[in-house]
Amino acid sequence: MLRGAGGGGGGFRRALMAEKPEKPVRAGTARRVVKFFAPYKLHVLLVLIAILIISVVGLANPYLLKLIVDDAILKRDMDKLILYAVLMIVIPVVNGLIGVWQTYLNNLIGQRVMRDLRNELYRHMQRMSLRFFSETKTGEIQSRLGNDVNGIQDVITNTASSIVSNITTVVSTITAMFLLSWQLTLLSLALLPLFLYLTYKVGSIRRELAKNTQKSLADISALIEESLSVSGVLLTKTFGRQRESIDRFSRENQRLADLQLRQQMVGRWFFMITSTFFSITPALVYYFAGRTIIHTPPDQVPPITVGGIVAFTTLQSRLFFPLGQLLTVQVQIQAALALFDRIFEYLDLPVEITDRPNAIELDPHDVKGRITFDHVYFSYSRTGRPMNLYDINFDAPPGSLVALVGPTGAGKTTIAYLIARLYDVTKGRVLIDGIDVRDIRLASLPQIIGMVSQETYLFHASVRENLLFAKPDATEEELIAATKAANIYDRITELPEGFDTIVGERGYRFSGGEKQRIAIARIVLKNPRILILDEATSALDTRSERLVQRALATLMQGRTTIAIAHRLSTILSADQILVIDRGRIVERGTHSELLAAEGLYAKLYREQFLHAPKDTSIAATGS
Ligand SMILES: Nc1ncnc2c1ncn2[C@@H]1O[C@H](COP(=O)(O)OP(=O)(O)OP(=O)(O)O)[C@@H](O)[C@H]1O
Repeated sequence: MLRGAGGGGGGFRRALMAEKPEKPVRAGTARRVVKFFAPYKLHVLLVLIAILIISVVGLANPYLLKLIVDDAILKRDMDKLILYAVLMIVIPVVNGLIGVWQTYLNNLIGQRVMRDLRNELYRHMQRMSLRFFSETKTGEIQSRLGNDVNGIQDVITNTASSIVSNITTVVSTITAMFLLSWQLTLLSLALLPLFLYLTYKVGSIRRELAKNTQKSLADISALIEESLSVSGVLLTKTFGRQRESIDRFSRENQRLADLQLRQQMVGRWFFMITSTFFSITPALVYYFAGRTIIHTPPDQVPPITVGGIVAFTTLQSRLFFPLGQLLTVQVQIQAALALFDRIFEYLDLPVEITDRPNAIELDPHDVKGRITFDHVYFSYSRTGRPMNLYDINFDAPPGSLVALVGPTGAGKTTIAYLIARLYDVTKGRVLIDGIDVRDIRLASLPQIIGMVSQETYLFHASVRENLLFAKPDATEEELIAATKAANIYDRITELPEGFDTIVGERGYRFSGGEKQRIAIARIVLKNPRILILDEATSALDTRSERLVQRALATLMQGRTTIAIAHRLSTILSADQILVIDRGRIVERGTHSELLAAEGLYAKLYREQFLHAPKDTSIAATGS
């Protein structure tokens, strides 16, 4: 059976599962992050300039305070008072506007980088081999493309600029403080280490608590899922273990309540520490500066003015928050890099099936369609064990029909996959017109080979778009001819919107047989020289089956067909039947030859094909 995803714990999944959240970030990640920002150099520069302006202009208000006290109020100068007061309004407004512009630029850069990352990831995913998709959970891929990329939005838009902005604020504020009074600056800075130490400590406790709370929440939901599911309840009830389950739940629940309480309290303590520092330092400044002014003889100018003290304490208050935030810089950068790393890891997944350097482009019109398997061995596992195909040899001349039959798991689908180069052989060669498929450009193969699988996949789009997927430039006449050949034209025209009817998951639901016929029409449009056909095992009703069989018979005409056969009609009309068992061709020949040999084929024929609905098989054979 041709299928999209299978089991098999392969290399990709192992590589992806091996990661842990605390895994060290790989070397070179930072450099690659920078590369993604390179196209937006100018924007980044503008953001930096904006941050610089905001920090420096932010210093203006404390200075204006000094001027308003010393030059306007104390000197009773009304004009200056008005001027400074107006400036105290205008400057923050201008700064605010610059801030808005900076946020816009930040988000613009962030969104563009995310867009680029998503595009690059999607492009890379499209190149990955079928093996990758069969070994990776779909959810995992969606999560990388969606959540992980979204996760870095905050990092790009906030972390980077807040780090720069905090640094510039701290540097500019300390410089301004020094300019006002170096003695008072030293006094304030002397208290800083204690503040920083306490903030750091509280920060680590908070992080630890947050981590434990998260874990506890996860434990509780796992517990609920485990014990309150149908099977969980059944198990608990039949073993009479409700008491234990309740105890376990209340223990975990108690732990969560305690943790959350502590988390709240640590936050409150942090607030208390910060407010204490906010009041202690200005008090000290007022005390020492005031004492200096008081002790300065009236005929001398004091080293600091009253306005100077006010300006100084205002500046000082600007310092605490940025400094506190800078303490967590390392954690923030680490978290950001880890996210990028997860994304890069996906981008770095090797592309298994690629064009060889001298791969040739085949003109689909010149292809005759001979398929040859030359001592092909294949294993899904990279280690080569177990081997899934052994020494497969056959030759399908142009236009012939080869039927693959055999018990389930024999390797029929695998043979089909190798023709389309969805996997590469482990040993031997698969040839099309005598050319190794690995020497043909990957882009050429889909033009030569068409696949009809058991599960017809229709996109959530109109019938027309689904058909045009095979040949985007098909004309209306071609669409009609193809759908007529596939016995589905009448059905489509009966629909209220004809070819424009939306189908797929949330659209019009075609029956299984109709879907198969649309898939057949798709291949008719594509008109490949080689057809790989996986006949459906699920029974259709007689009428549907007949329509599908007729469509298939038309489709096979003039093409080399490799059919994973489930229909009697197909094996009866096959030029060659290959009987596959446990990865080997165990018998080959025509129907009558194989029947006469009384081997596996004869057994399968009696068990499976003979019981196929007679009328449909016969009808199809005759058509
Ligand atoms: N992605 C995969 N990874 C590992 N092993 C696989 C994978 N796909 C198939 N196999 C194994 O390869 C063998 C051949 O499978 P294949 O699908 O080719 O059989 P089949 O003859 O088409 O069977 P069916 O008629 O049931 O579809 C089986 O043993 C199967 O378990």
